[in-house]
Amino acid sequence: MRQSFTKMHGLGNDFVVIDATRRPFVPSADDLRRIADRRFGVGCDQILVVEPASAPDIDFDYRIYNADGSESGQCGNGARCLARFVRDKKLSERDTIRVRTQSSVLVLQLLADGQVRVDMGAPRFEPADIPMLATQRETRYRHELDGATLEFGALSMGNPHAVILVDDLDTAPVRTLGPRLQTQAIFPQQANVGFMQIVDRDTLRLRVYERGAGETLACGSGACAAAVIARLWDRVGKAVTVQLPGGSLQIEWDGEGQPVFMTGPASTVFTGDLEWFNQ
Ligand SMILES: N[C@H](CCC[C@H](N)C(=O)O)C(=O)O
Repeated sequence: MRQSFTKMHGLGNDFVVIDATRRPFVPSADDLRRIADRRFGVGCDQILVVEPASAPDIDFDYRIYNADGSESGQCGNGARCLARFVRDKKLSERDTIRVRTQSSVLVLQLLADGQVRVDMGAPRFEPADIPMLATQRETRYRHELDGATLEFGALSMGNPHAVILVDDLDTAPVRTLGPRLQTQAIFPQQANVGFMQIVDRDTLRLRVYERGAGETLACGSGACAAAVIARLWDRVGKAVTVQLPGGSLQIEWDGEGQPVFMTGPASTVFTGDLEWFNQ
């Protein structure tokens, strides 16, 4: 039977969304890479799969696959699209739903203005939770790379993030330093690498070289990571506008042990069928 899909995006971070609530969707890594391929497939940064809940207090399970076929435990822009998807597909009438990923439980709230507010859970800073090879948690990590000492913040939002402060985002070495840092041995599961420029105490600019997808137009969990690191470095307050190439997200964080809230849009572009994929 053919597999239908819905093409969506969150600020240009784009997704192929699959409804697997009535029929399992079990793709191979090659299937995922083919779906994500912008020439031979549909084209997307991530594939999102909505599955039946695996626990009584959960509405749906939510699996996230990067364009390279790797699986992640978090996708913030994807979570907003998932909330929109389950409403439009009438899979749930609720305004607030709880979804579980490989690593996190998220609470998604559809707002009256069409935006979605996501409780992304609390950031985790212990090296073992990121995961990262470091002897202890640091507010600023220093790492020798290509003859220079790189300074960055690191945390998990349910997926690993490193955040580097730059003076000028437009000339930041996102596509060279991003993959170099991402693949260092200190990140045993790699990392999403964010480059942030502080505009003022309420505003950040951010570009993210994502694990498994490269530089994207927006990264929701990356925006959360940058806002948290900037707050820990006392450069911003608890409510921050994060300006990404694809648009802006509102991030709120009350401090250690507290969840990060992300608010932003979710858009549906088209629907279709995977002609070659029959299960
Ligand atoms: N590349 C990420 C997953 C997608 C995250 C991003 N698209 C977001 O909106 O959070 C990872 O491997 O952890």
